[in-house]
Amino acid sequence: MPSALDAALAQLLDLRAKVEKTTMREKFANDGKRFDRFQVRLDDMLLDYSKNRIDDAVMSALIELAKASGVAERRDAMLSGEAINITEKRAVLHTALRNRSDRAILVEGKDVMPDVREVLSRMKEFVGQVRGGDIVGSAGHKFTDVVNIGIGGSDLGPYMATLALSPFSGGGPRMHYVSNVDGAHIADTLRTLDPRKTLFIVASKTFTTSETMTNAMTARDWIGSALGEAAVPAHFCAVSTALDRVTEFGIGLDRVFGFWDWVGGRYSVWGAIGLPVAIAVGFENFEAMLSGAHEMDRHFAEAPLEANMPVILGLLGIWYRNIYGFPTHAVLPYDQRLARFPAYLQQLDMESNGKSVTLSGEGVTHATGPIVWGEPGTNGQHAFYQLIHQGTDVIPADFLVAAVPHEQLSDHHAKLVANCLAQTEALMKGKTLEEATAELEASRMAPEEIEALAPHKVFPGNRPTNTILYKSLDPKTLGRLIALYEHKVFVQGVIWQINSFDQWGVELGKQLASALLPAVKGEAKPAKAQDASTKGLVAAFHALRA
Ligand SMILES: O=P(O)(O)OC[C@H]1O[C@H](O)[C@H](O)[C@@H](O)[C@@H]1O
Repeated sequence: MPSALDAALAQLLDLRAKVEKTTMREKFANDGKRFDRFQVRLDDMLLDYSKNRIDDAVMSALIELAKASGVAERRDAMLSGEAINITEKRAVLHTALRNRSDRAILVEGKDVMPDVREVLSRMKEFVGQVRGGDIVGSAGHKFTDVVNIGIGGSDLGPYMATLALSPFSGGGPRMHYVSNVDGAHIADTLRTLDPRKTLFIVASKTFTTSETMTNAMTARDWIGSALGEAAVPAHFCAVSTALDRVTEFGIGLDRVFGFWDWVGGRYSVWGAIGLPVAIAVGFENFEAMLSGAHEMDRHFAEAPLEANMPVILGLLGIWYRNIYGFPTHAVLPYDQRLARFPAYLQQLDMESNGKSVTLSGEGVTHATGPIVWGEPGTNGQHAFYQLIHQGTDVIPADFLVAAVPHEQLSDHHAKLVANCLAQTEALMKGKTLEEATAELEASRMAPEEIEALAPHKVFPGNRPTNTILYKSLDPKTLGRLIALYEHKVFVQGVIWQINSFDQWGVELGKQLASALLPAVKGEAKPAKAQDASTKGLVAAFHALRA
Protein backbone atom coordinates (compact mmCIF):
# COMPACT_ATOMS: atom_id res chain seq x y z
CA MET A 1 0.00 0.00 0.00
CA PRO A 2 1.53 3.38 -0.95
CA SER A 3 2.37 5.36 2.16
CA ALA A 4 1.49 8.95 2.91
CA LEU A 5 5.20 9.59 2.35
CA ASP A 6 4.97 8.17 -1.20
CA ALA A 7 1.93 10.34 -1.82
CA ALA A 8 3.65 13.48 -0.51
CA LEU A 9 7.00 12.85 -2.17
CA ALA A 10 6.54 15.00 -5.27
CA GLN A 11 5.28 17.93 -3.22
CA LEU A 12 8.13 17.59 -0.71
CA LEU A 13 10.74 17.46 -3.49
CA ASP A 14 9.21 20.58 -4.96
CA LEU A 15 9.42 22.29 -1.56
CA ARG A 16 13.03 21.22 -1.29
CA ALA A 17 13.81 22.92 -4.58
CA LYS A 18 12.12 26.08 -3.33
CA VAL A 19 13.76 26.12 0.08
CA GLU A 20 17.18 25.61 -1.55
CA LYS A 21 16.82 28.90 -3.42
CA THR A 22 18.20 30.66 -0.37
CA THR A 23 20.76 29.39 2.12
CA MET A 24 20.10 29.23 5.83
CA ARG A 25 22.47 32.17 6.20
CA GLU A 26 20.23 34.22 3.93
CA LYS A 27 17.10 32.99 5.66
CA PHE A 28 18.43 34.21 9.02
CA ALA A 29 19.43 37.52 7.48
CA ASN A 30 15.96 37.99 5.99
CA ASP A 31 13.94 36.97 9.00
CA GLY A 32 14.62 38.36 12.46
CA LYS A 33 12.03 36.02 13.97
CA ARG A 34 13.41 32.74 12.65
CA PHE A 35 14.76 31.59 16.02
CA ASP A 36 11.43 32.38 17.71
CA ARG A 37 9.42 30.56 15.08
CA PHE A 38 11.40 27.36 14.87
CA GLN A 39 11.71 26.32 18.48
CA VAL A 40 9.80 24.32 21.09
CA ARG A 41 10.12 24.55 24.86
CA LEU A 42 9.17 22.07 27.52
CA ASP A 43 9.75 23.71 30.90
CA ASP A 44 13.49 24.28 31.09
CA MET A 45 14.31 22.36 27.92
CA LEU A 46 14.58 24.18 24.59
CA LEU A 47 14.74 22.63 21.15
CA ASP A 48 16.07 25.15 18.64
CA TYR A 49 15.51 23.81 15.13
CA SER A 50 15.90 27.09 13.29
CA LYS A 51 19.26 26.03 11.81
CA ASN A 52 17.62 23.61 9.39
CA ARG A 53 16.93 23.78 5.66
CA ILE A 54 13.30 24.56 6.27
CA ASP A 55 10.73 27.33 6.02
CA ASP A 56 7.08 27.60 7.03
CA ALA A 57 5.89 25.80 3.92
CA VAL A 58 8.22 22.86 4.56
CA MET A 59 7.16 22.57 8.18
CA SER A 60 3.45 22.68 7.29
CA ALA A 61 3.92 20.01 4.65
CA LEU A 62 5.81 17.82 7.12
CA ILE A 63 3.08 18.28 9.73
CA GLU A 64 0.53 17.31 7.08
CA LEU A 65 2.63 14.22 6.38
CA ALA A 66 2.54 13.30 10.09
CA LYS A 67 -1.24 13.72 10.04
CA ALA A 68 -1.73 11.73 6.86
CA SER A 69 0.55 8.97 8.20
CA GLY A 70 -1.63 8.61 11.29
CA VAL A 71 1.09 9.57 13.79
CA ALA A 72 -1.44 10.75 16.38
CA GLU A 73 -3.64 7.66 15.98
CA ARG A 74 -0.67 5.27 16.20
CA ARG A 75 0.68 7.15 19.21
CA ASP A 76 -2.68 6.81 20.96
CA ALA A 77 -2.78 3.11 20.05
CA MET A 78 0.67 2.60 21.60
CA LEU A 79 -0.14 4.57 24.74
CA SER A 80 -3.38 2.72 25.29
CA GLY A 81 -1.79 -0.74 25.14
CA GLU A 82 -2.83 -1.97 21.70
CA ALA A 83 -0.66 -4.83 20.41
CA ILE A 84 1.12 -2.61 17.85
CA ASN A 85 4.20 -4.86 17.77
CA ILE A 86 2.46 -7.15 15.31
CA THR A 87 5.27 -9.57 14.52
CA GLU A 88 5.61 -10.45 18.19
CA LYS A 89 1.91 -9.87 18.96
CA ARG A 90 2.73 -7.56 21.85
CA ALA A 91 1.72 -4.23 23.25
CA VAL A 92 4.44 -1.56 23.50
CA LEU A 93 4.18 -0.02 26.91
CA HIS A 94 7.48 1.28 28.21
CA THR A 95 5.43 4.41 28.93
CA ALA A 96 3.51 2.40 31.57
CA LEU A 97 6.74 1.83 33.50
CA ARG A 98 7.01 5.59 34.03
CA ASN A 99 3.31 6.40 34.28
CA ARG A 100 3.28 8.67 37.32
CA SER A 101 -0.44 9.38 37.02
CA ASP A 102 -3.20 7.20 38.44
CA ARG A 103 -4.40 6.31 34.95
CA ALA A 104 -5.01 2.61 34.43
CA ILE A 105 -3.25 1.07 31.42
CA LEU A 106 -4.91 -2.02 30.03
CA VAL A 107 -3.26 -4.91 28.25
CA GLU A 108 -5.85 -7.41 27.08
CA GLY A 109 -8.32 -5.90 29.51
CA LYS A 110 -6.04 -6.05 32.57
CA ASP A 111 -4.59 -2.96 34.25
CA VAL A 112 -0.80 -3.40 34.30
CA MET A 113 -0.17 -0.55 36.73
CA PRO A 114 -0.51 -2.54 40.00
CA ASP A 115 2.24 -4.96 38.84
CA VAL A 116 4.42 -2.05 37.68
CA ARG A 117 4.06 -0.34 41.04
CA GLU A 118 4.72 -3.55 42.92
CA VAL A 119 8.05 -4.12 41.16
CA LEU A 120 9.03 -0.49 41.69
CA SER A 121 8.28 -0.76 45.38
CA ARG A 122 10.33 -3.97 45.70
CA MET A 123 13.16 -2.23 43.85
CA LYS A 124 12.90 0.72 46.21
CA GLU A 125 13.25 -1.51 49.24
CA PHE A 126 16.16 -3.47 47.78
CA VAL A 127 17.97 -0.33 46.64
CA GLY A 128 17.66 1.20 50.12
CA GLN A 129 18.95 -2.00 51.69
CA VAL A 130 21.96 -2.29 49.38
CA ARG A 131 22.87 1.38 49.70
CA GLY A 132 22.26 1.37 53.45
CA GLY A 133 24.25 -1.80 54.09
CA ASP A 134 21.24 -3.82 55.31
CA ILE A 135 21.78 -6.35 52.55
CA VAL A 136 25.37 -7.52 52.72
CA GLY A 137 27.71 -10.13 51.28
CA SER A 138 27.93 -13.69 52.61
CA ALA A 139 30.55 -12.72 55.18
CA GLY A 140 28.68 -9.63 56.36
CA HIS A 141 30.50 -7.02 54.28
CA LYS A 142 28.69 -4.03 52.84
CA PHE A 143 28.61 -4.06 49.03
CA THR A 144 31.07 -1.50 47.74
CA ASP A 145 30.78 -2.59 44.11
CA VAL A 146 27.89 -3.70 41.94
CA VAL A 147 28.43 -5.41 38.59
CA ASN A 148 25.61 -5.40 36.07
CA ILE A 149 25.94 -8.30 33.65
CA GLY A 150 23.78 -7.72 30.58
CA ILE A 151 24.02 -6.71 26.93
CA GLY A 152 22.05 -4.59 24.44
CA GLY A 153 19.04 -3.10 26.17
CA SER A 154 20.07 -4.77 29.41
CA ASP A 155 23.32 -2.80 29.40
CA LEU A 156 23.29 0.33 27.24
CA GLY A 157 20.48 2.20 29.02
CA PRO A 158 21.59 1.59 32.60
CA TYR A 159 25.26 2.15 31.72
CA MET A 160 24.49 5.41 29.93
CA ALA A 161 22.21 6.65 32.74
CA THR A 162 24.64 5.70 35.51
CA LEU A 163 27.36 7.76 33.86
CA ALA A 164 25.00 10.63 33.10
CA LEU A 165 23.83 10.84 36.71
CA SER A 166 27.14 10.20 38.44
CA PRO A 167 26.99 13.48 40.40
CA PHE A 168 23.90 12.06 42.14
CA SER A 169 25.55 8.91 43.52
CA GLY A 170 25.52 10.26 47.08
CA GLY A 171 28.10 7.76 48.34
CA GLY A 172 26.44 4.75 46.71
CA PRO A 173 28.45 1.74 45.57
CA ARG A 174 30.71 1.84 42.52
CA MET A 175 28.97 0.50 39.43
CA HIS A 176 30.48 -1.69 36.73
CA TYR A 177 28.98 -2.94 33.50
CA VAL A 178 30.05 -6.16 31.83
CA SER A 179 28.48 -6.94 28.48
CA ASN A 180 30.93 -8.41 25.97
CA VAL A 181 31.43 -12.17 25.74
CA ASP A 182 35.10 -11.31 25.23
CA GLY A 183 36.59 -12.64 28.46
CA ALA A 184 38.70 -9.49 28.66
CA HIS A 185 35.63 -7.54 29.76
CA ILE A 186 34.76 -9.56 32.84
CA ALA A 187 38.39 -10.39 33.65
CA ASP A 188 39.43 -6.73 33.66
CA THR A 189 36.41 -5.86 35.79
CA LEU A 190 36.82 -8.62 38.36
CA ARG A 191 40.55 -7.97 38.72
CA THR A 192 39.78 -4.73 40.55
CA LEU A 193 37.11 -6.17 42.85
CA ASP A 194 36.85 -7.88 46.23
CA PRO A 195 34.39 -10.81 45.99
CA ARG A 196 33.27 -10.33 49.60
CA LYS A 197 32.01 -6.84 48.75
CA THR A 198 30.67 -7.42 45.24
CA LEU A 199 27.05 -7.80 44.20
CA PHE A 200 26.13 -9.03 40.71
CA ILE A 201 22.97 -8.17 38.85
CA VAL A 202 22.28 -10.59 36.01
CA ALA A 203 20.10 -8.58 33.65
CA SER A 204 18.47 -10.29 30.71
CA LYS A 205 14.93 -10.01 29.47
CA THR A 206 15.00 -13.53 28.05
CA PHE A 207 17.68 -15.00 30.35
CA THR A 208 18.98 -16.92 27.35
CA THR A 209 21.38 -14.41 25.81
CA SER A 210 24.66 -16.23 25.28
CA GLU A 211 26.96 -13.36 26.28
CA THR A 212 25.09 -12.67 29.50
CA MET A 213 24.76 -16.31 30.52
CA THR A 214 28.47 -16.91 29.84
CA ASN A 215 29.49 -13.88 31.89
CA ALA A 216 27.06 -14.80 34.68
CA MET A 217 28.51 -18.32 34.95
CA THR A 218 32.02 -16.87 35.14
CA ALA A 219 30.92 -14.48 37.87
CA ARG A 220 29.24 -17.33 39.75
CA ASP A 221 32.42 -19.41 39.56
CA TRP A 222 34.43 -16.41 40.75
CA ILE A 223 32.25 -16.00 43.84
CA GLY A 224 32.05 -19.77 44.40
CA SER A 225 35.79 -20.29 44.27
CA ALA A 226 36.58 -17.27 46.45
CA LEU A 227 33.84 -17.61 49.05
CA GLY A 228 32.40 -21.12 48.61
CA GLU A 229 29.30 -22.30 46.72
CA ALA A 230 27.03 -21.44 49.64
CA ALA A 231 27.96 -17.77 49.26
CA VAL A 232 26.54 -17.51 45.74
CA PRO A 233 22.90 -16.54 46.54
CA ALA A 234 23.98 -13.62 48.73
CA HIS A 235 25.99 -12.10 45.88
CA PHE A 236 23.49 -12.33 43.06
CA CYS A 237 20.22 -10.82 42.01
CA ALA A 238 18.51 -10.87 38.65
CA VAL A 239 16.30 -8.85 36.35
CA SER A 240 14.26 -10.73 33.80
CA THR A 241 10.88 -11.59 32.34
CA ALA A 242 11.76 -15.31 32.52
CA LEU A 243 11.48 -16.11 36.21
CA ASP A 244 11.73 -19.89 35.71
CA ARG A 245 15.15 -19.62 34.02
CA VAL A 246 16.40 -17.31 36.78
CA THR A 247 15.45 -19.87 39.41
CA GLU A 248 17.26 -22.58 37.44
CA PHE A 249 20.39 -20.42 37.53
CA GLY A 250 20.15 -20.49 41.33
CA ILE A 251 18.88 -17.01 42.14
CA GLY A 252 16.05 -16.95 44.68
CA LEU A 253 12.73 -15.36 43.67
CA ASP A 254 13.08 -12.74 46.42
CA ARG A 255 16.13 -11.51 44.50
CA VAL A 256 14.43 -11.33 41.11
CA PHE A 257 12.87 -8.20 39.68
CA GLY A 258 10.53 -8.86 36.83
CA PHE A 259 9.21 -7.05 33.81
CA TRP A 260 6.95 -7.99 30.96
CA ASP A 261 7.02 -8.91 27.31
CA TRP A 262 5.36 -5.59 26.45
CA VAL A 263 8.61 -3.81 27.29
CA GLY A 264 11.20 -4.01 24.51
CA GLY A 265 14.80 -4.53 25.62
CA ARG A 266 15.95 -1.15 24.26
CA TYR A 267 13.02 0.56 26.02
CA SER A 268 13.49 -1.16 29.37
CA VAL A 269 15.63 1.18 31.49
CA TRP A 270 12.46 2.51 33.15
CA GLY A 271 11.67 -0.64 35.12
CA ALA A 272 13.67 -3.43 36.71
CA ILE A 273 16.45 -3.11 34.11
CA GLY A 274 17.02 0.30 35.73
CA LEU A 275 17.90 -1.41 39.03
CA PRO A 276 21.64 -0.62 38.73
CA VAL A 277 20.79 3.03 38.02
CA ALA A 278 18.59 3.12 41.13
CA ILE A 279 21.36 1.53 43.20
CA ALA A 280 23.86 4.00 41.76
CA VAL A 281 21.89 7.18 42.45
CA GLY A 282 19.25 6.18 44.98
CA PHE A 283 15.60 5.43 44.34
CA GLU A 284 14.37 9.03 44.57
CA ASN A 285 16.64 10.09 41.76
CA PHE A 286 15.58 7.08 39.72
CA GLU A 287 11.95 8.11 40.26
CA ALA A 288 12.79 11.66 39.18
CA MET A 289 14.11 10.18 35.93
CA LEU A 290 10.78 8.38 35.48
CA SER A 291 8.92 11.63 36.15
CA GLY A 292 10.97 13.45 33.53
CA ALA A 293 10.11 10.77 30.98
CA HIS A 294 6.45 10.89 32.00
CA GLU A 295 6.43 14.65 31.36
CA MET A 296 7.79 14.02 27.87
CA ASP A 297 5.15 11.32 27.35
CA ARG A 298 2.43 13.81 28.23
CA HIS A 299 3.94 16.42 25.95
CA PHE A 300 4.08 13.86 23.13
CA ALA A 301 0.48 12.81 23.80
CA GLU A 302 -0.99 16.27 24.27
CA ALA A 303 0.98 18.99 22.47
CA PRO A 304 -0.27 19.86 18.99
CA LEU A 305 1.89 18.20 16.34
CA GLU A 306 3.42 21.51 15.23
CA ALA A 307 4.66 22.22 18.76
CA ASN A 308 5.56 18.67 19.67
CA MET A 309 9.29 18.06 20.22
CA PRO A 310 9.49 14.38 19.28
CA VAL A 311 7.24 14.93 16.26
CA ILE A 312 9.40 17.81 15.02
CA LEU A 313 12.66 15.90 15.50
CA GLY A 314 11.13 12.90 13.74
CA LEU A 315 9.88 14.96 10.80
CA LEU A 316 13.19 16.74 10.34
CA GLY A 317 14.84 13.32 10.24
CA ILE A 318 12.39 12.23 7.51
CA TRP A 319 13.07 15.45 5.59
CA TYR A 320 16.79 14.77 5.43
CA ARG A 321 16.64 10.99 5.04
CA ASN A 322 13.92 10.75 2.42
CA ILE A 323 13.88 14.09 0.64
CA TYR A 324 17.62 14.84 0.67
CA GLY A 325 18.92 11.25 0.98
CA PHE A 326 21.39 12.05 3.77
CA PRO A 327 22.55 8.68 5.12
CA THR A 328 23.61 9.42 8.69
CA HIS A 329 22.60 11.44 11.72
CA ALA A 330 25.05 12.57 14.38
CA VAL A 331 24.29 13.13 18.05
CA LEU A 332 26.89 15.35 19.66
CA PRO A 333 26.43 15.92 23.39
CA TYR A 334 28.47 18.80 24.79
CA ASP A 335 28.22 16.97 28.06
CA GLN A 336 30.96 14.51 28.92
CA ARG A 337 28.59 12.53 31.14
CA LEU A 338 26.44 11.83 28.09
CA ALA A 339 29.41 10.02 26.54
CA ARG A 340 27.39 6.81 26.22
CA PHE A 341 24.26 8.55 24.91
CA PRO A 342 25.15 8.14 21.22
CA ALA A 343 25.82 4.41 21.77
CA TYR A 344 22.50 4.11 23.57
CA LEU A 345 20.74 5.91 20.72
CA GLN A 346 22.37 3.61 18.20
CA GLN A 347 20.48 0.68 19.63
CA LEU A 348 17.30 2.67 20.18
CA ASP A 349 17.20 4.07 16.67
CA MET A 350 19.01 1.53 14.50
CA GLU A 351 17.50 -1.59 16.10
CA SER A 352 14.06 0.01 15.96
CA ASN A 353 14.09 1.50 12.48
CA GLY A 354 16.75 -0.45 10.60
CA LYS A 355 14.01 -2.28 8.67
CA SER A 356 13.27 -2.94 5.00
CA VAL A 357 9.80 -4.47 5.22
CA THR A 358 6.57 -2.64 5.97
CA LEU A 359 3.97 -3.72 8.52
CA SER A 360 2.12 -5.51 5.76
CA GLY A 361 5.23 -7.48 4.75
CA GLU A 362 6.08 -5.63 1.55
CA GLY A 363 9.47 -4.15 0.76
CA VAL A 364 9.72 -0.47 1.68
CA THR A 365 9.79 1.98 -1.21
CA HIS A 366 12.02 4.53 0.49
CA ALA A 367 14.96 4.76 2.87
CA THR A 368 14.34 4.02 6.57
CA GLY A 369 16.50 4.49 9.66
CA PRO A 370 19.73 6.46 9.22
CA ILE A 371 23.10 5.45 10.62
CA VAL A 372 23.24 7.11 14.02
CA TRP A 373 26.57 7.98 15.52
CA GLY A 374 28.34 10.51 17.69
CA GLU A 375 30.79 11.36 20.42
CA PRO A 376 30.87 14.11 22.99
CA GLY A 377 31.98 17.57 21.98
CA THR A 378 34.45 19.15 22.21
CA ASN A 379 36.42 15.93 21.56
CA GLY A 380 34.75 15.29 18.22
CA GLN A 381 35.82 18.75 17.01
CA HIS A 382 39.42 17.61 17.05
CA ALA A 383 38.65 14.41 15.20
CA PHE A 384 35.75 13.95 12.78
CA TYR A 385 34.20 17.43 12.55
CA GLN A 386 36.48 18.12 9.60
CA LEU A 387 34.23 15.86 7.55
CA ILE A 388 31.04 17.38 8.97
CA HIS A 389 32.25 20.86 7.94
CA GLN A 390 33.94 20.18 4.62
CA GLY A 391 33.24 16.56 3.62
CA THR A 392 31.10 15.58 0.64
CA ASP A 393 28.23 14.20 2.77
CA VAL A 394 25.87 16.44 4.67
CA ILE A 395 25.40 15.15 8.20
CA PRO A 396 22.46 16.55 10.12
CA ALA A 397 23.42 16.70 13.79
CA ASP A 398 21.87 17.24 17.21
CA PHE A 399 23.88 19.33 19.68
CA LEU A 400 23.02 18.84 23.37
CA VAL A 401 24.20 21.14 26.13
CA ALA A 402 23.36 22.15 29.72
CA ALA A 403 23.13 25.73 30.95
CA VAL A 404 24.33 24.86 34.44
CA PRO A 405 27.20 22.40 34.96
CA HIS A 406 27.70 20.23 38.02
CA GLU A 407 31.34 21.19 38.25
CA GLN A 408 32.16 24.81 39.02
CA LEU A 409 35.65 24.92 37.56
CA SER A 410 36.86 28.32 36.34
CA ASP A 411 35.58 28.95 32.81
CA HIS A 412 35.32 25.34 31.61
CA HIS A 413 31.60 25.52 31.09
CA ALA A 414 31.61 28.87 29.28
CA LYS A 415 34.20 27.44 26.89
CA LEU A 416 32.16 24.26 26.40
CA VAL A 417 29.00 26.23 25.61
CA ALA A 418 30.83 28.68 23.35
CA ASN A 419 32.20 25.74 21.36
CA CYS A 420 28.83 24.07 21.09
CA LEU A 421 27.04 27.18 19.84
CA ALA A 422 29.92 28.20 17.60
CA GLN A 423 29.87 24.82 15.86
CA THR A 424 26.21 25.12 14.94
CA GLU A 425 26.85 28.69 13.80
CA ALA A 426 29.81 27.63 11.67
CA LEU A 427 27.91 24.72 10.15
CA MET A 428 25.03 27.00 9.25
CA LYS A 429 27.03 29.99 8.00
CA GLY A 430 30.02 28.40 6.36
CA LYS A 431 32.66 30.61 4.80
CA THR A 432 32.60 31.80 1.18
CA LEU A 433 35.60 31.97 -1.15
CA GLU A 434 35.45 35.77 -0.91
CA GLU A 435 35.52 35.62 2.87
CA ALA A 436 38.36 33.10 2.91
CA THR A 437 40.30 35.24 0.42
CA ALA A 438 39.71 38.43 2.39
CA GLU A 439 40.98 36.75 5.56
CA LEU A 440 44.13 35.64 3.81
CA GLU A 441 44.64 39.07 2.29
CA ALA A 442 44.87 40.48 5.78
CA SER A 443 48.05 38.41 6.17
CA ARG A 444 51.26 39.08 4.25
CA MET A 445 50.78 36.15 1.91
CA ALA A 446 51.61 36.52 -1.78
CA PRO A 447 48.54 36.78 -4.08
CA GLU A 448 49.28 33.52 -5.90
CA GLU A 449 49.60 31.72 -2.55
CA ILE A 450 46.29 33.21 -1.44
CA GLU A 451 44.64 32.02 -4.61
CA ALA A 452 46.00 28.52 -4.12
CA LEU A 453 45.07 28.26 -0.45
CA ALA A 454 41.69 29.99 -0.35
CA PRO A 455 39.60 27.11 -1.83
CA HIS A 456 40.78 24.86 0.98
CA LYS A 457 39.50 27.35 3.51
CA VAL A 458 35.98 27.51 2.10
CA PHE A 459 33.17 26.04 4.22
CA PRO A 460 30.03 25.22 2.24
CA GLY A 461 27.80 25.93 5.27
CA ASN A 462 24.03 25.42 5.09
CA ARG A 463 24.60 22.30 7.16
CA PRO A 464 21.66 21.49 9.43
CA THR A 465 21.71 21.18 13.20
CA ASN A 466 19.29 21.02 16.11
CA THR A 467 20.30 22.36 19.50
CA ILE A 468 18.79 20.96 22.66
CA LEU A 469 19.56 23.25 25.59
CA TYR A 470 18.53 22.16 29.07
CA LYS A 471 19.06 23.62 32.50
CA SER A 472 21.22 20.87 33.94
CA LEU A 473 21.82 17.17 33.42
CA ASP A 474 19.73 15.98 36.35
CA PRO A 475 17.54 12.85 36.58
CA LYS A 476 14.45 14.64 35.30
CA THR A 477 16.25 16.07 32.30
CA LEU A 478 17.80 12.73 31.46
CA GLY A 479 14.35 11.10 31.60
CA ARG A 480 12.97 13.74 29.25
CA LEU A 481 15.86 13.42 26.85
CA ILE A 482 15.63 9.65 26.53
CA ALA A 483 11.85 9.74 26.10
CA LEU A 484 12.24 12.51 23.50
CA TYR A 485 14.39 10.26 21.33
CA GLU A 486 12.20 7.19 21.95
CA HIS A 487 9.20 9.07 20.59
CA LYS A 488 11.17 10.57 17.72
CA VAL A 489 12.05 7.03 16.63
CA PHE A 490 8.39 6.06 17.00
CA VAL A 491 7.18 8.93 14.79
CA GLN A 492 9.61 7.95 12.05
CA GLY A 493 8.63 4.28 12.27
CA VAL A 494 4.98 5.25 11.79
CA ILE A 495 5.76 7.35 8.72
CA TRP A 496 7.90 4.55 7.27
CA GLN A 497 5.11 2.05 8.07
CA ILE A 498 7.57 -0.33 9.72
CA ASN A 499 7.48 -2.20 13.02
CA SER A 500 9.89 -0.28 15.26
CA PHE A 501 9.53 -2.82 18.05
CA ASP A 502 10.93 -6.10 16.77
CA GLN A 503 14.56 -6.94 15.89
CA TRP A 504 14.66 -10.01 13.66
CA GLY A 505 17.83 -8.70 12.08
CA VAL A 506 19.91 -9.75 15.07
CA GLU A 507 18.90 -13.42 14.84
CA LEU A 508 20.81 -14.79 11.85
CA GLY A 509 24.23 -13.99 13.27
CA LYS A 510 23.24 -15.58 16.60
CA GLN A 511 22.05 -18.76 14.84
CA LEU A 512 25.20 -19.06 12.78
CA ALA A 513 27.45 -18.39 15.79
CA SER A 514 25.91 -21.31 17.69
CA ALA A 515 26.22 -23.52 14.63
CA LEU A 516 29.86 -22.52 14.22
CA LEU A 517 30.86 -22.88 17.87
CA PRO A 518 31.69 -26.63 17.82
CA ALA A 519 34.02 -26.12 14.85
CA VAL A 520 35.71 -23.14 16.52
CA LYS A 521 36.13 -25.16 19.68
CA GLY A 522 37.67 -27.94 17.60
CA GLU A 523 34.95 -30.38 18.59
CA ALA A 524 33.55 -30.76 15.07
CA LYS A 525 34.47 -30.12 11.47
CA PRO A 526 32.89 -27.07 9.79
CA ALA A 527 29.61 -28.00 8.13
CA LYS A 528 29.82 -28.99 4.47
CA ALA A 529 27.45 -26.25 3.46
CA GLN A 530 29.77 -23.60 4.83
CA ASP A 531 31.31 -21.13 2.39
CA ALA A 532 35.02 -21.27 1.61
CA SER A 533 35.83 -18.03 3.41
CA THR A 534 34.25 -19.07 6.72
CA LYS A 535 35.77 -22.54 6.50
CA GLY A 536 39.16 -21.09 5.58
CA LEU A 537 39.03 -18.67 8.52
CA VAL A 538 38.22 -21.47 10.98
CA ALA A 539 41.18 -23.43 9.62
CA ALA A 540 43.48 -20.38 9.79
CA PHE A 541 42.32 -19.77 13.37
CA HIS A 542 43.25 -23.30 14.38
CA ALA A 543 46.56 -23.07 12.54
CA LEU A 544 47.48 -19.92 14.49
CA ARG A 545 46.72 -21.66 17.76
CA ALA A 546 48.63 -24.83 16.94
O1 LIG B 1 17.88 -8.75 27.70
P1 LIG B 1 18.25 -9.86 26.80
O2 LIG B 1 17.12 -10.84 26.59
O3 LIG B 1 19.49 -10.57 27.30
O4 LIG B 1 18.58 -9.28 25.40
C1 LIG B 1 19.65 -8.43 25.17
C2 LIG B 1 19.66 -7.85 23.77
O5 LIG B 1 19.93 -8.86 22.83
C3 LIG B 1 19.10 -9.11 21.72
O6 LIG B 1 19.81 -9.81 20.76
C4 LIG B 1 18.46 -7.89 21.10
O7 LIG B 1 19.07 -7.51 19.91
C5 LIG B 1 18.41 -6.70 22.01
O8 LIG B 1 17.26 -5.96 21.70
C6 LIG B 1 18.41 -7.07 23.46
O9 LIG B 1 18.34 -5.90 24.23
